Amino acid sequence: MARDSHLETTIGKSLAKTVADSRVLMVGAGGIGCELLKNLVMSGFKNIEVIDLDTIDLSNLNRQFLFQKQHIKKSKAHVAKESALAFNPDVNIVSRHQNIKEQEFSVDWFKSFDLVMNALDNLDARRHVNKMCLAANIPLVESGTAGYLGQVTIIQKDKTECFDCQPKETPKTFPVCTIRSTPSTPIHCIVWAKSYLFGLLFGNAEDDDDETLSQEDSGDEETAKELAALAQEAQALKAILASAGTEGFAQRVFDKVFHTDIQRLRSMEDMWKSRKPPTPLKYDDIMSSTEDLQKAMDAATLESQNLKDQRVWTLRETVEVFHESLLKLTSRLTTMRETDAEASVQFDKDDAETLDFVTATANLRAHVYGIEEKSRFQVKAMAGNIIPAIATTNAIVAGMMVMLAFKVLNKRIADCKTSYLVYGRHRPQLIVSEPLAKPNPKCYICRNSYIGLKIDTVKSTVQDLISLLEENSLQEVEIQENGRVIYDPDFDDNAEKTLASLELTDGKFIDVVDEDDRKIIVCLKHV
Ligand SMILES: Nc1ncnc2c1ncn2[C@@H]1O[C@H](COP(=O)(O)OP(=O)(O)OP(=O)(O)O)[C@@H](O)[C@H]1O
Ligand SMILES: [Zn+2]
Repeated sequence: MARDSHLETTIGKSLAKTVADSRVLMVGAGGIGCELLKNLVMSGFKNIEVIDLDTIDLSNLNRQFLFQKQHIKKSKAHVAKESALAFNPDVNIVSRHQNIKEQEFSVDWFKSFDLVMNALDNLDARRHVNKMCLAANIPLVESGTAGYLGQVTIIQKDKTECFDCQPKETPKTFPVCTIRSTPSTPIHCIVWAKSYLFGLLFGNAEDDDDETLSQEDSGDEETAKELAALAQEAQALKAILASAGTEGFAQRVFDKVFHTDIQRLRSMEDMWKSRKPPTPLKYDDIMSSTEDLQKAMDAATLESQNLKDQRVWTLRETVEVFHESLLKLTSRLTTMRETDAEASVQFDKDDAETLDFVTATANLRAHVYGIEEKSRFQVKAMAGNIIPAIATTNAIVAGMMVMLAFKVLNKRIADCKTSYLVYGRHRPQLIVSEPLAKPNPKCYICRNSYIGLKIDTVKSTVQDLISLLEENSLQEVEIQENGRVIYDPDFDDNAEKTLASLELTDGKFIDVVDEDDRKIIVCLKHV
């Protein structure tokens, strides 16, 4: 076929054959993944497995060009496969609508590939694939983009840095009291609306712990008191929720959150010595004010509904959106709870009602505190932590990934580089490369040995596991799983528990440190 002969001319017959015979796993079929899958089927790869846990959303269509309108709500992996086959039907693609972290994707399964390529968007999944590839000793092409910036590199056990060799920035967190009592910027109000109020109204008790809030300042007495008062207020709000569906419900929630609670905060004089105190709002006052109504009507006639997204709403409009979205979301929750008592509604930037609610409540809070209000469009970007995805960046990165894949399959890892896509008017070049870094000798993830341990995880206890480790000459061990202490010589509460009861099941990794401080990562294999 002409396509194959062109490839042979470009990369040589021998490499073209290696590429055709190789088995490649592609993790993620989103922005980078769509570009990558198209590249792979067009450049000689014949055996590809693609996995993605998600379904197609309207907001993906502008850049994930393997997907079209009729594919919305369908599996990304399956549709990506079908669309890519239209480019080249002569390729064997297996698609999986699953999470790569599922147990069936064991170290042995990873070993069945020659190369893994990550096209992911989150640290957690990247860390997992990194670990699996190290344990299976399979090279991993890692990629990422953020706006105009991009990066591609290769990870190979013992030869290069792994994904975890350098600490990664964790997402920004905010002190609890800034969010709950003393916000000073629009993002504080958005985080409050999205992570606190939304969860309180539409979540369930288990969702109460929020990662975006740090507990670091809960040490002093004042803060502890304030937190206790806030907890009481939250309980009172939950009591109002019991009246959902009755007359005046939205108004009661409004007056509780933006009047009663704010009045209490305002009465804490110490808090406002060096800050401007908040001003409570009342539902009736706003809704009966004709001045605001006139402004809203003027705005509505001047601008189409679409533009409403891009301008800051008047106070009255904001209250109306609050009212409407609150009623819609509570009624959605009531319906969901008819079949599942634990059901909750999650915030999703692409779910119009949840975004309406968060925009309205964030802006009402901003109003209360004299903070700049934001348009729905701006709130969407801030609440979704969105850096706009750029199709061209994804395309360039996916192209570089294939070039790296060729080198890896050609056993030329020494020639591989980490490449960065940089952006800026004064930069002489768009892509800069640097040699691959050596493994960090202190890296806990790649500098340890990996062993597979066969054990009946259902019947065996932690004590049985310890005996097995002792047989493997690991004495006086400490055992952890993902940061959770399972056992150490001073903590033996779990000794008689079965592994399965501690969720130590097939495919799970545990970290074992022995008396000589030897660190070993053990992959459990259920037999
Ligand atoms: N654990 C996982 N297993 C399988 N696929 C995953 C996993 N984690 C993330 N993904 C997939 O990786 C892809 C990353 O693509 P991308 O960064 O374009 O994200 P997106 O969700 O499509 O877009 P956006 O986040 O910008 O709305 C997504 O399709 C996502 O479903
Ligand atoms: Zn490492």
